[in-house]
Amino acid sequence: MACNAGPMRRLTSLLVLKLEQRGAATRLLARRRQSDYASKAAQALVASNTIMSPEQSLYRESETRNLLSHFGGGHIHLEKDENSGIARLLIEHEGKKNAFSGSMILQLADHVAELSKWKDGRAVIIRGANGDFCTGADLNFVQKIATPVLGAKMSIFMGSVLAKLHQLPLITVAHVEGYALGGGAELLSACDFRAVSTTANIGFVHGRLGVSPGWGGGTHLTQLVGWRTALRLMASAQVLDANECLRLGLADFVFSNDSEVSAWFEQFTKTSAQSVRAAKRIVLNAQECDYSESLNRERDVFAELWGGQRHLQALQKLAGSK
Ligand SMILES: CC[C@H](C(=O)O)C(=O)SCCNC(=O)CCNC(=O)[C@H](O)C(C)(C)COP(=O)(O)OP(=O)(O)OC[C@H]1O[C@@H](n2cnc3c(N)ncnc32)[C@H](O)[C@@H]1OP(=O)(O)O
Repeated sequence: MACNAGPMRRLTSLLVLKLEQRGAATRLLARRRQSDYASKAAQALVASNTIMSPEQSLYRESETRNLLSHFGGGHIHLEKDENSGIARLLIEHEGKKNAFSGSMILQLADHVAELSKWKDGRAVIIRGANGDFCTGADLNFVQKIATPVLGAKMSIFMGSVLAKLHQLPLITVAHVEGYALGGGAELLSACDFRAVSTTANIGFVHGRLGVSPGWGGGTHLTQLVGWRTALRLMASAQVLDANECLRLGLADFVFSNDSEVSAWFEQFTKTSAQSVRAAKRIVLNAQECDYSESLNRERDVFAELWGGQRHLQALQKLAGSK
């Protein structure tokens, strides 16, 4: 359980801010020709009191799901290996360098929900198809939801998906090749580890589009590289190669072929899945809770494993051989 409700509260504040811009969005929309679905959906959402009134429910997930479902293309595949406890997520959007469509965001949400319930999971590895990681949101989709209100809804939804990915009870690894730009850089920064290919080009390039990260990537980047470097990377929209990422702490490992990354990943298969999951819970608590609460939770995690079947078997094997 999370130590505080901070992330959701902040997302809600964002929507309240966007609601204050509703007047401007309405005027802007009124000036536009309403020729495609997105414009009509935007108009309907802006006009809808049930969504827009701050006194009423501010954010309805089902409505955002409905909106996103209208922007198709690409696929996110999930493959779970029950024996090893290792899952693979493959991001695939042909001809768009694996950029996220609305339906891909929904698929990622569903896969993350499934992984959160996977009791025997040890790790998930996220990779893009055909030599690129992900170039963020599909710009055609972005263009169609470029209103403050729709942007806030999309950002609340995807921000929450990436927060859940970050908080999964298993290790998350981004296997990064080729381009990882905008939202793609946000996705990799939500993971626990980043194995980065010598072919990689990673950039928080949102500034080039006149915006800033909105999927939690700015926060995760700051936690990874410190505030000064994060500020520089976001403000300059600089695109980094693998060695620069390693130097700054944005990469954990640099590889030039698949066998090197497999060998590096082996380190996470040496202990039981239970111990891996316990370690993940402990570090999440240390990040999210105050010191004494984190210590209490660490003891709870310990108590769940101590004296259990695996512990006793290991003791018998190790102590018995002495
Ligand atoms: C919240 C999300 C966040 C935001 O809006 O805040 C974002 O993620 S915005 C998106 C940020 N990403 C970008 O700005 C990347 C845009 N793409 C590029 O700069 C280039 O395509 C690049 C550098 C990735 C690759 O350049 P290269 O010359 O090697 O190839 P092409 O440009 O010809 O790309 C091939 C093909 O892919 C299409 N493409 C690439 N990225 C996207 C994207 N994000 N959305 C839609 N389509 C994308 C590109 O248009 C080409 O298509 P083609 O039909 O062949 O012209």
